[in-house]
Amino acid sequence: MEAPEGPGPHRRTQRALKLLAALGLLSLGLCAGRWFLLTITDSRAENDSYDSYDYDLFTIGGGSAGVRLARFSAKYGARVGLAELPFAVVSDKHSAGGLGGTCVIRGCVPKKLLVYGSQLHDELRDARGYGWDFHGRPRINWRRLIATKNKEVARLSGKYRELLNDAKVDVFEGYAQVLSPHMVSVNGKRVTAKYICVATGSRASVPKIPGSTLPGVLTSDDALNLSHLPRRIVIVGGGYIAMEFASFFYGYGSEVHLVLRADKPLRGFDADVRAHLHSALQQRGIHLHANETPASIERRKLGWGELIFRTDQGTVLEVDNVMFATGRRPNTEELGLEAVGVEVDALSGKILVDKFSRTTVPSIFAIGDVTSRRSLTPVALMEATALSETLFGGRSRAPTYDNVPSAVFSQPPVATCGLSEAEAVDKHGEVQVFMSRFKPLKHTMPTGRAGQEMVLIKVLVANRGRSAGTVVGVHMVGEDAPEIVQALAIALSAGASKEQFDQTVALHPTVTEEFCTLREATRIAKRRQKPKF
Ligand SMILES: Cc1cc2nc3c(=O)[nH]c(=O)nc-3n(C[C@H](O)[C@H](O)[C@H](O)COP(=O)(O)OP(=O)(O)OC[C@H]3O[C@@H](n4cnc5c(N)ncnc54)[C@H](O)[C@@H]3O)c2cc1C
Ligand SMILES: NC(=O)c1ccc[n+]([C@@H]2O[C@H](COP(=O)([O-])OP(=O)(O)OC[C@H]3O[C@@H](n4cnc5c(N)ncnc54)[C@H](O)[C@@H]3O)[C@@H](O)[C@H]2O)c1
Repeated sequence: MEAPEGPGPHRRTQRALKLLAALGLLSLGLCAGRWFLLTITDSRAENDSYDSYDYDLFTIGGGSAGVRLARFSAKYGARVGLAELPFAVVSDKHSAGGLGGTCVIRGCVPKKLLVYGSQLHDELRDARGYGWDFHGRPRINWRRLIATKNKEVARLSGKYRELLNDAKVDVFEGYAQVLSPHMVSVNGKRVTAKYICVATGSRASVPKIPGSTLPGVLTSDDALNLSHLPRRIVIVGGGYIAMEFASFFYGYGSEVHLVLRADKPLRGFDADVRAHLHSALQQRGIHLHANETPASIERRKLGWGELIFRTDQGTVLEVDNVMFATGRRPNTEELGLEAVGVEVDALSGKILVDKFSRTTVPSIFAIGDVTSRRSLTPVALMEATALSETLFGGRSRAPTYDNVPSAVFSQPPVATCGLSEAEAVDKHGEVQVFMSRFKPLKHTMPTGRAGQEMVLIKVLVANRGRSAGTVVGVHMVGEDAPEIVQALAIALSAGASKEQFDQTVALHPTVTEEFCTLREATRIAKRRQKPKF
């Protein structure tokens, strides 16, 4: 695809020519009367003057993707407007959002704060194993925790407003819709722009089963803002959010039941990682109900506010809350996209884009969770940076998705970069698998980490063709895995070989040194021959 046109060195000449053309059109329009004039205004052509629009760029959504795009485009000299809903901790499709978006207000940041807090309980137990004495049971003041966390996300959201103000981005507060390829409305006010970018993110999706709208049934938004710590909770789902929320609720002292429809959590992750996490969570004390699907929820008629949760397989659980972590739907409904010709995937509702994030309407772009790429904050930021450069930086750049690291902040946490064993075998035909399961030095003392103390590390090396010897995947389950794998992602991005891993001098005693000391392959994994008939 041709990179979208942006203001370049010939902008002044182009402007003069375009101004002349616009004047010609205008006088023609005056002669032809009001109807013709209106037609011209509504169908402004792609190559119209920048100055004939209110903005060079208008971004719908002020989350990770929208704020980054707006700020970076403004730095290139573009005139930028951005629409975002008013701030609230729990979002509402039409009336509540907040600058910073999901990651800052009801995703990565508050989740990680609650993860940190729940880990302290384990650390207090570890302390006893190291000789510390203290009396009484530690108790969590949940209300204080949530109030402090809410104060922090409100502060952060305010910082995002400051960043946009400093960049001279005009912020419109309200629900935006697309009216035409160059026009949006925010709360009824019409604004025109050379380019429009949809960065409206996604929201939790809950399966429609009997009882799924009862009070006490939660999404991740609600779970981050509960007034009481649930005594017993069912979490439905086997993905990132289910693992993370199950882990921190358990850490704070809830009885946790995880209901997942697969046999292991984290579909799409490396099989050894999935198996290791499954047994670690079980050993820790989380009740895993694998191969089960939610059937219904009802409120107990007698008794104190309990919910009765049933699965299709016959499990019945009495709990205070049921949380659905069953995936997310993009915020694309009611935006007016189809009416202007923006194609949306019929099944998932995600906006279809090309490699430059351009939709089926040339002046409209989409980035972040609203598209069908990976739903991670650093990916949304990468897409925004690339688009600002393409539109206004004079260089077309497509985001690249190789070696995107990701982590699940469960307890123990999981982190991964590159290919799983199945993907590596599929791509490279044959891989060397280096794997180690071990108890780190810290837990050779009698700490209280049932199920969390064993670490899994796995390194996959291509064994055939031009990539032979290159590390194509690293995986880890264990304390600090996300911090460790972030650093290893640099090596993978640089195309490091196993030999370079081996030649790196270890840092002792650490857990990470194991990545440099794996000498013997655990096995060679090969693509299965297709059966001959
Ligand atoms: C519980 C949870 C934990 C997560 N943890 C992590 C993590 O640890 N690491 C990680 O990388 N990713 C994590 N994610 C994913 C990450 O939050 C998203 O990938 C990221 O926020 C996507 O950014 P975005 O800008 O595309 O969308 P969003 O951040 O959702 O921003 C979209 C914005 O658009 C606004 N909006 C929507 N419609 C309109 C409209 N019509 N008019 C005006 N404004 C509108 C919304 O209010 C919202 O603020 C997590 C997500 C969740 C739900
Ligand atoms: N640490 C992180 O980086 C992080 C954390 C949280 C979320 N995220 C992002 O947010 C996205 C959304 O997270 P998520 O955990 O909601 O989604 P997910 O896609 O990771 O997991 C959804 C889970 O719900 C299950 N499911 C779906 N429909 C179901 C149904 N009807 N009944 C039973 N189970 C059902 C799926 O099998 C899957 O296990 C993630 O894909 C990820 O990209 C990232």
